[in-house]
Amino acid sequence: MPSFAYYRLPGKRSYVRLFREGAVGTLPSVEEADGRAGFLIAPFTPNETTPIVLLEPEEVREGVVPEGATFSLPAAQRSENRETYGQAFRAMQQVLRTGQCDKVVLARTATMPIPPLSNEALERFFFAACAAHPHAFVSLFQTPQTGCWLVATPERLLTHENGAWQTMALAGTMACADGACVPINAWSEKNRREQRLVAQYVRDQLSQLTIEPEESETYVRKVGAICHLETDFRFLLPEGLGVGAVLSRLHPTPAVCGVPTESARRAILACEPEPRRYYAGFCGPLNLLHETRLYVNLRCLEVMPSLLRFHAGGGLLPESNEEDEWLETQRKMAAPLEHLTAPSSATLSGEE
Ligand SMILES: C=C(O[C@@H]1C=C(C(=O)O)C=C[C@H]1O)C(=O)O
Repeated sequence: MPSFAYYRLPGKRSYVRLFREGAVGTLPSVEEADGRAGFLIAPFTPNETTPIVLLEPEEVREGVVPEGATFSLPAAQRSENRETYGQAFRAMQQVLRTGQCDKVVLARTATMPIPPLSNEALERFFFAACAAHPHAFVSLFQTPQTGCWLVATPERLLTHENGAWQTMALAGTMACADGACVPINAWSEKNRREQRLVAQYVRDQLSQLTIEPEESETYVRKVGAICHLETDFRFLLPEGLGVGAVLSRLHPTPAVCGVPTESARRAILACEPEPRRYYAGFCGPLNLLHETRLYVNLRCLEVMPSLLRFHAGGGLLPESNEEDEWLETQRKMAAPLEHLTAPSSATLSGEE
């Protein structure tokens, strides 16, 4: 099976398509990414069935996303199990209430039937997702190890831009009333705490690497029909430190895993009914076309031969409410297909 990856960086009109006929290599750990070049795809937790994959392209094509690209899927219901989510939620509540974790991110899946999609249809799907999410990192990749995924994510894990490295703490979620951005003073203490835990984790991890980042104010970021809280970090890499060391410190942040990391990871593996696979991992170009831009695999779906499998989650604290969290995962799941079938009215200068 040939492998390919399309990607479009946030705010850009141009995209890149990578292609490889031959076998695709895997990496034993993200530290091994140092000095390598290709499209990197890392799972939430590497294992034999979901390895870290590096697509080293035999062919690279650059192009421009067609203006007003659209893509239609036949109308179908998402199939999801509220009861299974409830059980997992209650198990996570125990983990939080017994003090094993301060925060844990609970995710779930849903499926939707689709007709088989040709490679040409997949390309149109990717173009339409780019048009619908102008401020997201959009990618569609397929390799024998990962299967096929579409991602339209707002969350940077590690990028090199304008002469510095950047990461972010993105967490806390509110629905936008009437499509408007939720003002910063309207955010609950619970949402703020969820996001502060991520920001503190980023500071701590960078500090262990002797990195003292420049930090932005925490602000509200509108991402489609929902808003998040975001703090941005900028830094230079100390002499002799590789990208792999930073990646292995940052991933998985408490935006997708929890605090403390290892207890949260164990709770996720024990309580979530479906494996996350590449959801909540990360992907993007590594030293490709002079760029390293790695993003967290969120607002994503697996494209399977006759169905789409959606993945979404949300951060839980001891006081979280089950129904609110369920609705949050529904909103996040709707995100990748949002605006997909009509020309996007969003502009590159405005919010998404
Ligand atoms: C886990 C997801 O999103 C992450 C979790 C958030 C939250 O808990 O509020 C917000 C943004 C993301 O960092 C997801 O989209 O599935």
